[in-house]
Amino acid sequence: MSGPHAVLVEGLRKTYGTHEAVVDLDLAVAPGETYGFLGPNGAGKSTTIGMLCTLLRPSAGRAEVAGHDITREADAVRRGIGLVFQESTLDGELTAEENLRFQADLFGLPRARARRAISELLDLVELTHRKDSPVRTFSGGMRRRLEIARGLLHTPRVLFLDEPTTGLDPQTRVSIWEHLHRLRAEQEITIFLTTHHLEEAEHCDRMAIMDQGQLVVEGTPAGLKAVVGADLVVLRTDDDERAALAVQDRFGLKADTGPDGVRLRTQDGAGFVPRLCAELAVPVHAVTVTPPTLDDVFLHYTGRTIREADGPQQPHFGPRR
Ligand SMILES: Nc1ncnc2c1ncn2[C@@H]1O[C@H](COP(=O)(O)OP(=O)(O)OP(=O)(O)O)[C@@H](O)[C@H]1O
Repeated sequence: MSGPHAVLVEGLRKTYGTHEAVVDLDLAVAPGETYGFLGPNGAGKSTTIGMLCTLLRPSAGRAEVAGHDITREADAVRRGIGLVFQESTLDGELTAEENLRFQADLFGLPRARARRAISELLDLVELTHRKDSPVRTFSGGMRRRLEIARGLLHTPRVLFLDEPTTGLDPQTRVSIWEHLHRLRAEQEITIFLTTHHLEEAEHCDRMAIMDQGQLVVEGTPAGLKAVVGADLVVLRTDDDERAALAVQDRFGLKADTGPDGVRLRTQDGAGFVPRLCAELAVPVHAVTVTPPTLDDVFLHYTGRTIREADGPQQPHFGPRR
């Protein structure tokens, strides 16, 4: 098993007792790609990352990361990857620069190279002006940016990000992604991330939906949405029940009523609305047209929305991250 892949996975499996956390996973990620795992809590995303980063031993199957086998060449894999965990592992009492220097020492980077890398990475994540502040004074977004910088210190070929923007406010999420896009523009690096945020998956070149330990479907965000196809049209009318029946009779489209009005799906929703309003015998007050989302894709393939699938938080066991 080899070839021009940043990550290549064959039949990877992890079982805890009788529980199958990851089931026969196959995937390939090309160098330079940003690849995302989208799935609800407990889908097996962190377990997969744990195996690919050599922190967890697979129960079966194999994988190569950055050109090395995760079981037989774990040290080489570790040298080739950067890893940013869900929870912060920075030392709050050290400054930003000291945190990076500490990591550089761990990797045994020569002094001059470390100094140059630290200065460039602080610039990349726009923290140069705060390099001498203790990390405990940083906001959540600044910490995450510093962790990303730390994950890049030894110039890894593959950067693993476990839920890179979880716990951050929407504005900070946008800023983290601006930094990741900038990173990709400046360096040939593969990014492998997990997320249960739909909007985060939109940033990926390719993504997979993971549910109950299995890879359900894989593709580009646009390609996956195109499979689901239809736009969602929601109408507010004088009489939603009558309007729903009229939509079915007149246009042969399935329509449901709900608290937000009459809902139907059709290709080219925007083009269809004028005809719909003109030919429907029920007065329409408001119309919204929404193109398919990744949640629609999730629903299409799993029968649940990602929020339903997320359910109550699962208990976490043992030293997982
Ligand atoms: N050490 C462990 N022992 C037993 N079961 C575990 C262990 N670690 C994870 N699991 C179980 O394996 C399944 C997959 O967990 P995993 O953390 O990989 O999911 P996830 O998709 O990353 O979810 P989250 O977003 O909540 O982290 C879950 O059912 C979880 O409870």
